Amino acid sequence: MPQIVPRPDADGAWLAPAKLNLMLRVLGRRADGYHSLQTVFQFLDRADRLYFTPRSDGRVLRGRGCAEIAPEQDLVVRAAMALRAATGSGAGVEIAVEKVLPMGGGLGGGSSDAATALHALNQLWGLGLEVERLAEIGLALGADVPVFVRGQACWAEGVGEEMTPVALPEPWYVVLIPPESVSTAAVFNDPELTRDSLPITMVDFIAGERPNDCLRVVAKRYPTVAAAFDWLAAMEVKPQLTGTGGCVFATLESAETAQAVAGRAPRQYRAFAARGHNRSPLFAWQ
Ligand SMILES: C[C@](O)(CO)[C@H](O)COP(=O)(O)OP(=O)(O)OC[C@H]1O[C@@H](n2ccc(N)nc2=O)[C@H](O)[C@@H]1O
Ligand SMILES: Nc1ncnc2c1ncn2[C@@H]1O[C@H](COP(=O)(O)OP(=O)(O)OP(=O)(O)O)[C@@H](O)[C@H]1O
Repeated sequence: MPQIVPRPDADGAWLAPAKLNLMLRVLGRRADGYHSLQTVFQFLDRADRLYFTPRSDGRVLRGRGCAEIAPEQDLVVRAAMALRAATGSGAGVEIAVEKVLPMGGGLGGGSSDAATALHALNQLWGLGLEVERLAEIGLALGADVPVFVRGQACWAEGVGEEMTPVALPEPWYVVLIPPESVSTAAVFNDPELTRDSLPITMVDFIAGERPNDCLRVVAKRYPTVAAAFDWLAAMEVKPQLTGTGGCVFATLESAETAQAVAGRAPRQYRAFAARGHNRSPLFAWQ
């Protein structure tokens, strides 16, 4: 099957879209501290925008980007360096990151930035790596990077690396961004996190079972996440936590209702409406 190659949009921007975890089950903890999970990923048409300018002096630089992240810590720079290390390339680039997605929001923005950088640089530097090799390089940068590299909605197990593509309904969502950032590591290390859930089946999920085992701990430690839940419930929609939070979302029947709920959300939540996609907008926009 020919590989679908991602491309920049008409303005030269490479999209790094958000994901939602439509459920998250914590089944156990391995000896290395990582947790065995069950989760379902779907993409949103809301994205960071990345710009790549090749450099002839072999330097890897971050241009515009997040002020809170030191350039050498930025996942786009780390992705570029990982790609060079894996291939022996000495090529240079300047990467500008227009950040739209929140950090520590459970929307996977950092992982998505890394995945988009891997795809873009693979092309710009003429490396010719297969998608699966990019996913392997990406896994060392973060558990969620391979999902964004493959760009396919999926059911995931293991520590998140055993993925089965799924074709889900593509509804509209409203997403509330609480004004505090949640540390994934802190949630997974919390002594009160339950780690003994029984696995559910795809049939259970399709029938509407959408648990998130991180919710209790996150709602207890982050009052604004709990308040976002309460606010959505009062709007008579079913609130859910994505990943380890802190973003909270609900499924709506139309763009209009999703936008209406987003428009009424308390200002501190920077709410938005977005559509779910089974194919990542990095691949699908064209
Ligand atoms: C829970 C999810 O958000 C679901 O999308 C992800 O699997 C987390 O992905 P991520 O943020 O890319 O995670 P990483 O940067 O690889 O790991 C952050 C921290 O989360 C914890 N972690 C992550 C994934 C996993 N299966 N078990 C864990 O215990 C580890 O303490 C790790 O140090
Ligand atoms: N380009 C980047 N964008 C966002 N975060 C970055 C970036 N580079 C490094 N980071 C670091 O990675 C951390 C996690 O960022 P990310 O946006 O993936 O979190 P998240 O939305 O909670 O994702 P997840 O669902 O994977 O937990 C940030 O807190 C930040 O310190």
